[in-house]
Formats: sequence, C-alpha cells, structure tokens
Amino acid sequence: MSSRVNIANLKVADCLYQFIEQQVLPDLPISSDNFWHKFSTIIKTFMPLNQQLLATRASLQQQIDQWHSEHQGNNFHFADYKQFLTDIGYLTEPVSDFTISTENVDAELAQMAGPQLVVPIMNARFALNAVNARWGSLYDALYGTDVIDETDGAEKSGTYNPVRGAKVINFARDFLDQYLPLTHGSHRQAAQYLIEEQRLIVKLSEQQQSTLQLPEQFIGYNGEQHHPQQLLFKHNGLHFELNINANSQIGQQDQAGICDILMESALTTIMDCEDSVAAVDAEDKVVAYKNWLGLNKGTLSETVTKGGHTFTRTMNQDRHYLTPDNQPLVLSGRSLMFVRNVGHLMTNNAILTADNQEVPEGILDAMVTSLIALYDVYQQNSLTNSKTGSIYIVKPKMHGPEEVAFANQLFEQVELALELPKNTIKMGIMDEERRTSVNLKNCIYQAKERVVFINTGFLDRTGDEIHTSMAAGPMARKADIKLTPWISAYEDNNVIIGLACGFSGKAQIGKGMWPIPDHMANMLSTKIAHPRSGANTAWVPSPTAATLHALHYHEIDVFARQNQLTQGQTAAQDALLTIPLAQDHHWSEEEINAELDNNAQGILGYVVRWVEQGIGCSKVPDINHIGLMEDRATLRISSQHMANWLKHNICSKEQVIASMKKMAKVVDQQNSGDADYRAMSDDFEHSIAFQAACDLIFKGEQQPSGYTEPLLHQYRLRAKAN
Ligand SMILES: CC(=O)SCCNC(=O)CCNC(=O)[C@H](O)C(C)(C)COP(=O)(O)OP(=O)(O)OC[C@H]1O[C@@H](n2cnc3c(N)ncnc32)[C@H](O)[C@@H]1OP(=O)(O)O
Ligand SMILES: O=CC(=O)O
Ligand SMILES: [Mg+2]
Repeated sequence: MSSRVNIANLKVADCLYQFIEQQVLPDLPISSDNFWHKFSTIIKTFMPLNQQLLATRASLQQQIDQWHSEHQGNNFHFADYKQFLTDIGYLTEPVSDFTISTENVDAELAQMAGPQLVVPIMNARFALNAVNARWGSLYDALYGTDVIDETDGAEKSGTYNPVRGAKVINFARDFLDQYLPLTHGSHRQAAQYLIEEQRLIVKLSEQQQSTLQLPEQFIGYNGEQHHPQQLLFKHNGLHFELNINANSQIGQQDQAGICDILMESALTTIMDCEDSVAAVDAEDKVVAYKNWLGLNKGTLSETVTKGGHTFTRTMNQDRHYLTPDNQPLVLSGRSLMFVRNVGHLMTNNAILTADNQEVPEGILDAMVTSLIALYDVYQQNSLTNSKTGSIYIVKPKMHGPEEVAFANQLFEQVELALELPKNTIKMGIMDEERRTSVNLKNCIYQAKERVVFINTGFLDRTGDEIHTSMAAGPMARKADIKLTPWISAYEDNNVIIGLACGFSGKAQIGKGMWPIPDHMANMLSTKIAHPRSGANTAWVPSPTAATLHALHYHEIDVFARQNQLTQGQTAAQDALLTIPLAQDHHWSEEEINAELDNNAQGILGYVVRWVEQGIGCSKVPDINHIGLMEDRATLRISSQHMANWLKHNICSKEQVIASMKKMAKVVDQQNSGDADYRAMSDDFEHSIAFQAACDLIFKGEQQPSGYTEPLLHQYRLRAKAN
C-alpha cells in the first residue's frame, strides 16, 4: 500500500492524491484546497447515510428469509407474501403519474435508437476501440463472424477468400435493397453510383439507371460527384456510408467498386468502472480514472501490436462530408460516453477517514469521475463527448427508491462542489435489483430531472432474484430460470413504466447484454426482440456486435413502436413477484452434476483470472464449449445458484467440492497457453483463486445481496500482496 497524504481530515493514498493534483486539477478552475475540503464534507455527509442504506438492505433480507422459512410449501400464499412485502416497506405505494423532465440530453440518448457498447475502462486498448465503435465496418463484421456461414467454399481461410467475400457482398446488397430502396431495379445490379443535380444516380447498365425511392435518404458524400468515394445515407435516424474504391481488394470484386459499408454502430458506450473490472485499491482506481481522463481530454492513446504490425490507437476525429448541395456536414466520429460508477456496497482503501474507515467507493467514483468529466463540460478539446454539456453516469445495483434518492442527492452535492449547474450530471438507472424493479416508477421519480436511462440488467437481476428468495426453496436450473414468469414481466414492465414516465424522445429505455460474444448469427436472429419491445438501446459486448446489432434498428423504427406501445399497457406487478422456484426438483444425478459442473466451470474460469491477474471480464467456455461473457453479475448468478442448491440439499458439499476440483482441472487446461497462469489443480489448498471460488459458493448465502465483490476484493488484495 502506498503512503498517504493527510488533507481535509482525509487520508488519501499517495498515488490517487498525486494523480488528482498533478494530472486532473491543474487545468481546471477549481483549487486543490477547495476540492479536497468539499470532497471531505461530502464524505462526512453521505457516508453514514450510505451505511444506513446497507443496513436497511440487510434488515429486509433477514425479514424475507425469516418469512420464507415460516411459509414453506402449502403454507405459502401469494397474497400474504405481497402483504408482508408491503408491511416491511419492500413494496412501496406508487407515486401519482408524472413525466421526467431531464434537460440537455444528447440526441444519441433521446432521439436516436441504436446499440450501446460496454467496455472495461481499465483496458485502454479496448476503451479506445469502444469510443471509436460509433462507426464499424459491416463487411468485417459479416466476414469475421458466423453470420456468414462457411458452406460451399466460404470458409474463413488465412487469406482473403473471395467466395466468402461474395456472400458478404450479397448480404450487403440485400441490406441496401431493404433500407435504401431504388425506384426500380436492385442494388445487386448496381454498376456505378454517382451524383447528378444533387441526386443519387445508380447505373444498372449502359442503358438503365435508377435512383432512390426516398431521395432525402442521400445526405452527404466525399470525392468527385461522378466518382464519389463515400456516400452517406440516413435511415431510421441512423447513418451508413457506402465506401467505393474499385482498386481495393474487395472493390475489384464488386461491379460497382463498393469496398465496404460503414455502419453507424455504437451510438453510446459505457466506460465501465464496475462489474467488468477488477479495481480493489487506490492503484487500480487510478488506472481506471486515468483512462477516463484521457477519454475526456481526447488524449488517450495505446500502442497496439496486432498481426505483426505495431501502431498507436487514438480517439477518432469527427467525420466530414459535403451535403448534396455542397455544404459542409460533420458527424460525430465517436460513441457518446457514459461512465459506470460502482454501486453503494463497496468501500475502497484509496481514501480513509480520520478514524481509518474506508470511504464508500460509490462516493469516490461520483466525485472523481465527475471532476474528470469537467474537461469535457468545459470543452477543452476538439473531441467533444457531450454536445449539451452533460456528464453521463450509470448508477448500478441500487435497491429501491431511497437508494436512488441517495444517489440523486449525492450527484447534487457533487455538482455544487464542482460549481456545475444543477442536473448537469445525468443518471442511468440500472433496473437490476428486485426492489428497484418492483418499485420502478418510484425509483424514476427520485431522479426525474436527471434520469437518462433505465436499463434491464437481467444478469444482476437474476442473481438478486435467487438471493432474495434464497430461503423459499430450490431454484429452477439456471437455463430454466430464463423461462419463468418473473423475467418477462420484468422486461415488459421496464418498457411500460419507462414509456408511462415519458422517456420516449427524452431518454433511453435499454435492454441487457448479449453474453455469447462469438455467436453473432444467433444474436442477429434473436436480439431483434429488443428494439421490437420498444427499447431504444440494448447492450452488446464488442464493436463487432454493435455493428451487427445496428441492423436491427434499421429493421425496426423504435420510436414508431414506442408510440404504438404507449396505448393502454399496464404493469404486471404480481407476475414480477413470482419466484423462479423449480416446479419439480427431482432431477437425476446426471442432471444435478451437469448443472454443478457448468456453474463450477464458469465460476472458476472467471475467478482465476480476476483474482490472480486482475481481469474483470473474460470469455469462459461453458460445459458445451460455448464461450460466455463472464463478469461479476454472471458470477453472482452461478455462485448464488450453487449456494441455493446446497441450502436445499439438492446437492451435498462433497458433491460441490468434487465438481469444483474436476472443473478446476478443465479450466487449468483451458489456460495452459497463458504463461502468467497459475494452475489451481497443482495445489487446491494453496490456490487463492480456488479458495475464492469455493468461498463464493459456501459463503454465498451470507454475502450481502449475493454480491461477489466482497470476496473477490478480499482475495485479489491477498493475491496482490503475494
Ligand atoms: C452484466 C454486465 O454488467 S455486462 C457489462 C460488462 N461486460 C462487458 O463490458 C463486456 C466487454 N467485453 C469484453 O471484455 C470482451 O468482448 C470479452 C471478454 C467478452 C470477449 O473478449 P474476446 O472475444 O476474447 O476479445 P479479444 O480479447 O479477442 O479482443 C478482440 C477484439 O475486440 C475488441 N473488443 C472486444 N470487446 C470489446 C469491447 N467491449 N469494447 C471495445 N473493443 C472490444 C478488442 O479491442 C480486440 O480488438 P483489438 O485487437 O483491435 O484491440
Ligand atoms: O449490468 C448488467 C447486468 O445484467 O447485470
Ligand atoms: Mg449489473
């Protein structure tokens, strides 16, 4: 641990203090003295309130556990259960109807519909890729993934395969026919694209030419009018760009010389300080904050070596075009950034109070990430994030209205401390805890002047579902939980309540993560459900997924869909309160072992990299060898699920240990190519990662809300000390 600086009754880790003093404050109109004193006052005010909220969580959980233990089987009556939840203050009376009044919201959130990318902020290489993922190559996304099948000679070979290329070109031509229709003929016949008298002309042959059914879709170009290099179009509020270069490898194969279609892809990106990172001390927090600073100053860069080639990755500039009547047109080259702060649970040793208590990490994040964002608010660089001067913070894992009210008050005080106009800091509310879902309208009400999204984080939400009702009985198998009634009620309610609170045109209604990063064909066929449900954004794990998911927002006009949905929908609270218990838990030994092995593999594969290498988001194969995105939320589900089956004697402790040891060997094998990897199976007793993984299960019932952070942090700190 680094030494500490005593300032304003705080003991600040030297590395954090020096970072703020030397790299953040100097170019900002706020003095060091002022900053630390105001920060200290905020900590003093909010720390006890924060602790009180956590005590309320624990008390409610204890009462719920008690109630379930007294109301098992035939003794469980839904009406009594609901009354009990009301009596203890878990369920609250909804406020009267209202609409949100958030102002100065960027168009990407309010008026546009498109993908939202999430990225671990501590990885600068990924973070840069993410901010640049506003625009993505459709050809690369198709060629490089399973969206294009490998049949009939279309394999992904080492070098460019023209047979596969032809399939990509056909897919793209169909996209153009669908969303850029011609008055007659097809883009498949297109031999040349050119501009005449401000109109797009598509030559189909020597004698035949066509034009757009909707001429206003053509909005910009670069190059010569008769030989354009880029043609810019707009459909459903999203842009795409036809790139033409007959001399390029792909353009040569195309009769119109098209070499790519650049899609407007990740409209927004969440720079994540929460579940996809492993930040356990001041040094780690500084890595995260430094990257956020670089992103706000526009100076972040990273040397990347790829395919034997080394280059420097920086943030993309804006994109410049000429309109059809030759006026300049500029579009943002970057995804609009949010920063996800941590929730209310954890503390961090980066700052201690005078009596040596660790400061809540959420308060630290609120103050420091907002301070850093002043670089964007004051527009100190040309690579602007928010054009409306707003700071976008995602606030995760809040339980119920009073926790949202707390975050709202905290943001208000941060604004005062940083001399920002009220409600500069906008809030994205993750609807990912049960007490938030069942009181969602009241939660939104508490932040009605600054809320810019509600998003269904179904992964944490599933973990909370299991933990809240831990004592009620054995849960369904993990895959079957997705089929139980609460989850569709939860997804539907989020949209219904968002629309009822006037989100359409003002804020995002968001849907959750696609957690199978390599299954893009599957994503393309299923994630259409998100815009179809009325959500104007949904999470994707990578830039490639963003480009492919963008296709869905061309297929569905989300704002028209929201207009249809606004009519007569009612929230289904009873379905939301149903518990995903197994209907019949007489599984075979084989089924039980398969469930345990699957959970064990996911837990171990994720935890070993988290604890030993500080990697907060990993792709880990499940027992069917499908790579799954694992983060702290998916870990919460798996560990809580095992803890639940243990509690209800579906399996024994010995069975779990046997499964863990068996799967540890599998995970060791999977990581055998990693020189930094320490095998767990060499010495289970002394493997910190193995012990952490076991604790997450065996102590799972006692973890606050079933969260994984306390144990992960504890073991990571131990691994770092070693
Ligand atoms: C429940 C929740 O809270 S979900 C939110 C938290 N989850 C996330 O943030 C998911 C972030 N995604 C990731 O970390 C990764 O995509 C993983 C771990 C899921 C999968 O990674 P892999 O497929 O192994 O990616 P890999 O390391 O091979 O990288 C492939 C390329 O994609 C890029 N990439 C992958 N994910 C992202 C991302 N989220 N943002 C930006 N770039 C990304 C990488 O930069 C890399 O490109 P490069 O070589 O040009 O730098
Ligand atoms: O944060 C997202 C989730 O699903 O949890
Ligand atoms: Mg979450």
